[in-house]
Amino acid sequence: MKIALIAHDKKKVDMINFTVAYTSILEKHTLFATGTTGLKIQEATGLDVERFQSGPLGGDQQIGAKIANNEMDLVIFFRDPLTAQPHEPDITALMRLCDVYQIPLVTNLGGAEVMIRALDKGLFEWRNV
Ligand SMILES: O=C(CO)COP(=O)(O)O
Repeated sequence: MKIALIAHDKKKVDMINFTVAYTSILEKHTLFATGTTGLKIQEATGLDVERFQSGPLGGDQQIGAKIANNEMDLVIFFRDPLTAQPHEPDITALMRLCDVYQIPLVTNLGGAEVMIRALDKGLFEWRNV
């Protein structure tokens, strides 16, 4: 599956801990990330991650384009709900495209814990239908 990993600055530690804990599952998939998130994941886990621009510089929109082209199966996006983001419209647009194209989206660690287990159990096979 093609998975996008994104984390706002105050959620990057969560993302690193998550990807370290689940490296053995994530390494079986094709990973994408916004710029800084991807770099930190690569440094912490050694996972192969295709990196886009940093979020404020268009990274969310690049991932949105992948969704619009049916080239993304899951978005794990650890959002910071307590800090205003300069690129809020891009974030909203990315989440909107997930809804337009029925792409599973989780926006916090609790959702990601469930989703990664579902992924490992093969519950994403419907995406191949
Ligand atoms: O801002 C982001 C998502 O909206 C994340 O961007 P970075 O991974 O480059 O920090």
